[in-house]
Amino acid sequence: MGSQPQPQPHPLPTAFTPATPAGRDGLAALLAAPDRALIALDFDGTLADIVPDPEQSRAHPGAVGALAALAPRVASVAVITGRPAGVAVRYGGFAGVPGLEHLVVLGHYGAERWDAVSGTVRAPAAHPGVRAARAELPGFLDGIGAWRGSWIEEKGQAVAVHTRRAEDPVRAFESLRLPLAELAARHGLIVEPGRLVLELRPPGVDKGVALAEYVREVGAGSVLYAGDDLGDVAAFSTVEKLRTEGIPGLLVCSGNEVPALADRADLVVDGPAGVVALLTALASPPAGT
Ligand SMILES: O=P(O)(O)OC[C@H]1O[C@H](O[C@H]2O[C@H](CO)[C@@H](O)[C@H](O)[C@H]2O)[C@H](O)[C@@H](O)[C@@H]1O
Repeated sequence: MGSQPQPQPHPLPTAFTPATPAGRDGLAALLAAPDRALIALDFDGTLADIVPDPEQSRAHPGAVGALAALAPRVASVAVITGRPAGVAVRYGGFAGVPGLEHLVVLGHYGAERWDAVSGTVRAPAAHPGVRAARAELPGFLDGIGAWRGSWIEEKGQAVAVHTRRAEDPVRAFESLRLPLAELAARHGLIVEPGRLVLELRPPGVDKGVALAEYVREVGAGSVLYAGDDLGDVAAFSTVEKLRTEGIPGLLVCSGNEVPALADRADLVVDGPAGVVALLTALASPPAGT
């Protein structure tokens, strides 16, 4: 009797089996050649639980350890966030961690870059429209009768209006969409919508552009991207495009509060705790390797 090739047992817990063939190909490529894989992750909602006050946001307790265990096994680990890069590094606790000597944080949707090797942030010149919008915003919100509890987050290269603390956060958010789009356009800015936040920021870069450039820089042979919010949709699109160019990818959604992202994911995990569990599983070599 001829011996038939036996299916190999999946080395990860079944909870991490992607729902799509493309996702399974992406995961298989990552596991077959981890040293060619790029692991790219969003911060808020993906590596850090969502909290009402953005200044209180911190990486999930298991995140840094999981990243530090995984990073030496893969080509690169990058955090791609809407936060200023330095803020993500601080709130993440990413600096000076053994194992994360080559971590890169792309902040402000890719406009800024921090790397662990230099320990410094490279940032573009300030966009004059941000200063003008920042100056106008408090009076503007009063003028349009924004919901009580709406508040302004100062982000340096951008300025954001949050509604999570309003009595009806969703209605408060919706009521701001059009007026803030008009204000942003007047100052040459765009509105980046997120989870109960509308950010006014310079155009020209997004997480998809940032990810595509970083994949090229690293020469990655496969990509895992994990996110949770609308700002991550562009990165998902980049991974989908890379697949058509022969670079397998795995799209992971942290939670399913944002259906526009979750519906496109190959794998939906249980929030930052689920992301940490996935990273931990990827960092543990399957038996026999
Ligand atoms: O790209 P990200 O790393 O996901 O950053 C996107 C936004 O994250 C922050 O806001 C979100 O997290 C807050 C803290 O958990 C939460 O209070 C808020 O409702 C979320 O939208 C950050 O404050 C924003 O500036 C970022 O754009």
